[in-house]
Amino acid sequence: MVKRRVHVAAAAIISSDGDKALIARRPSNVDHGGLWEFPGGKLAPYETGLEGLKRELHEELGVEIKRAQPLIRIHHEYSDKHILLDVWQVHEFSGEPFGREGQAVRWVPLDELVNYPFPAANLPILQAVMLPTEYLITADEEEDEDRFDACLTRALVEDEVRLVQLRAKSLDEAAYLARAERALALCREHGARLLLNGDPSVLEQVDADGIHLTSERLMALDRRPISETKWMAASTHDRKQLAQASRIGCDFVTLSPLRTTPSHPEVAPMGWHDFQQLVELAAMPVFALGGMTRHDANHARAVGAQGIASIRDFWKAPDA
Ligand SMILES: Nc1nc2c([nH]c(=O)n2[C@@H]2O[C@H](COP(=O)(O)OP(=O)(O)OP(=O)(O)O)[C@@H](O)[C@H]2O)c(=O)[nH]1
Ligand SMILES: [Mg+2]
Repeated sequence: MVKRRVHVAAAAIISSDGDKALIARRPSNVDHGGLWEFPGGKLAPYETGLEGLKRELHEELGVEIKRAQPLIRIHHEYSDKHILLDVWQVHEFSGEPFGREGQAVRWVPLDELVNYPFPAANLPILQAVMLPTEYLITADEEEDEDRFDACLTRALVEDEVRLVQLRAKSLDEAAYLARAERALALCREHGARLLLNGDPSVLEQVDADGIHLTSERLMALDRRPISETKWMAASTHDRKQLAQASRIGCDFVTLSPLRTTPSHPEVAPMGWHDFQQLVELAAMPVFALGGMTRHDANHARAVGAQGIASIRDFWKAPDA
């Protein structure tokens, strides 16, 4: 049987406080009936994703999209069809949403979405709505703990970074753990999440939000080493590593190097074209890494990424 290919546009409509998403319940008599969904539907042959989404949200909820940004594209094989879910994050709309087709609609806090039954293709959307557009990776060369704290605090306050990876390969274990405790306290104070770069067992010593695996650690694993209550991210550089990240259930990944960087001058950059092709294959949110700045974030989103990851663009002393 040749499977039908279905292109669907769906909306993660986010409340103005940024804390909730609007979901709807599919009627019991349709495909995936009774499950919850992000409102949207099948594109007509002549429509772009955003055009189709505007039409669908008008038909299903009675709202007009004012501002939207690509969030994630998911290819998923159902038993009867191949579906492309083209998901947009809607930041601004007019009208009061209600179920124009009689469906239940509900505003749900982002971290409670996991408690609702969604179609199987939706898991990466739940991860994507929880993640910001920027991922800070701490600089490794920092020796002085006061300066480290000042740089991290500046990024949390001035750049409003909400996702941090503590990467400090030059520190010994005791120094890393001490730094991790302080970084965790600073992140908590500013509503940011902290991932530790190291062996997953480090989470038994510091109760951070998750682990970031090097590509080497990623490839050595045969299953997810930590519970679902923590986040697991990984560094990837190619198709094989992306497939492995998906197989062991990473929540998101970085994909690099997009550009040549001072830290890895010998590695050939992949550029936006190859990056986009790899992102299209990935079954989870992907951050572009390698010479990225916040100015690249919109372009990264436009080619399917979650956003950008960077050390250099965020890591500055307050007086710099
Ligand atoms: N809208 C929407 N569809 C989803 C999601 N996840 C998911 O797997 N799908 C699948 O994508 C397809 C979308 O079809 P739909 O029923 O919304 O299409 P539609 O609004 O154009 O309805 P119609 O065909 O009755 O006119 C369905 O097979 C649905 O199960 C989701 O989050 N939102
Ligand atoms: Mg629909």
